[in-house]
Amino acid sequence: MKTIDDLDVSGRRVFVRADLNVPLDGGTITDDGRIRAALPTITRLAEAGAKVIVASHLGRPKGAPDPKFSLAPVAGRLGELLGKDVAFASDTVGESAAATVAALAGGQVAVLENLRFNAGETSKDEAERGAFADRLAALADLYVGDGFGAVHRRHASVYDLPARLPHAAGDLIATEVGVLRRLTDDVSRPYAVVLGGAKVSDKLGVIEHLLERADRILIGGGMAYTFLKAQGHEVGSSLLQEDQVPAVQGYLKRAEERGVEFVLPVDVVAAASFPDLGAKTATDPVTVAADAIPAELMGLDIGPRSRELYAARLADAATVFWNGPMGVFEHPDYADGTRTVARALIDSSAFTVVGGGDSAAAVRILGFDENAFGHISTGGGASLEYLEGKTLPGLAALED
Ligand SMILES: Nc1ncnc2c1ncn2[C@@H]1O[C@H](COP(=O)(O)OP(=O)(O)O)[C@@H](O)[C@H]1O
Ligand SMILES: O=C(OP(=O)(O)O)[C@H](O)COP(=O)(O)O
Repeated sequence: MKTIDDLDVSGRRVFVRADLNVPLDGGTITDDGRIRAALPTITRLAEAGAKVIVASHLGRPKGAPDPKFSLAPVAGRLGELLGKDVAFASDTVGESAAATVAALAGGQVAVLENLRFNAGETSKDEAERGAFADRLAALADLYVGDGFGAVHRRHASVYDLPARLPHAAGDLIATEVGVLRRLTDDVSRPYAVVLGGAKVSDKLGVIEHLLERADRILIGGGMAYTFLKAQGHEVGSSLLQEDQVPAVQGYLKRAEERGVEFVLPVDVVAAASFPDLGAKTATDPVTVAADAIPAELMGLDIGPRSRELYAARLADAATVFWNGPMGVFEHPDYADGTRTVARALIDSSAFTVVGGGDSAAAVRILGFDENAFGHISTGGGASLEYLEGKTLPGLAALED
């Protein structure tokens, strides 16, 4: 893979595909970790005299502009962190983008509006994606792939665009791949993997691979309820991937055959409805046994007995990979599970890797020192698929 050093960037338009998909509360960025992670590449290119065009997705808009997912606040924060003006284009490939890029001088930085405001970005249709990639390519002379959190997506800006421009990997991708490679070689054991979060259907598949690698798999967050259902328990109105229940039953059986330990919640903190994450007003949570979740309740965090159990199963691990919060940590009533796992990782002597936009944000928002972990990866799904040994479209596209 080429690096930025292999490109002659001075005076040239360089398209940087970053992952600036940060958590927002209204228009306020609640954690800017992914923006800070993008700084080394952007700074280096600007200092080398490039006209830097930064592009990213934010959230999952449906292929059309949606002000909720505008990158405008991100451009503002990037400017503050860089300590200089950052231009913002109010579209991605339209008149504003063309004019904004045309006005850039060497060393200046612009941010384009959300790539996913365009249906071509995420289209499964190669021709539609290609047509959008052609329009992106017209904006730039060179391409730098640096959005590690999105390299598992076969999207136009990640996969199709680098085929159209001379390209290289940015500094973040180089760092991430360097650290994660350590977990694909001989890992120190016991190797524990903690999985939670809300992108359940995306991430359940990696368990098949983890069963061949990990010694313990701890399941929390929204992921837990598909497991509880697979064990025959009712899960009320909790997040559930019903169509995956048979697959999960297969994972549980395979784990038993291979001597891999699954650690599932024994109790959960539940409520009648999903909490208001903006207002954060107090809710009415109840703790219930994991095998007795009432029909009208949804599980929103792992319970106190589960927290103790999870901390104990992490205490003597030698390697831990964690993706996905244990509960809806954004609300104080449902943050204790995530807090406990973060604390357990810090207290263990294991090599610890935390991956994922929300997981990394949770660690910082809950007040933990990010330097207390071995590595905080900007990618959750991306790092899981990397560990699986899969060819990641956004990395393959950067190869020569
Ligand atoms: N029990 C639950 N029900 C619904 N959502 C949950 C639950 N537990 C955690 N979450 C949510 O999961 C989200 C993070 O999931 P995900 O995007 O998969 O993680 P990451 O970004 O770290 O990969 C958080 O916003 C959190 O509120
Ligand atoms: O947040 C992200 O992934 P993650 O939640 O797995 O860390 C990336 O920005 C990818 O976003 P996507 O899962 O909407 O493609």
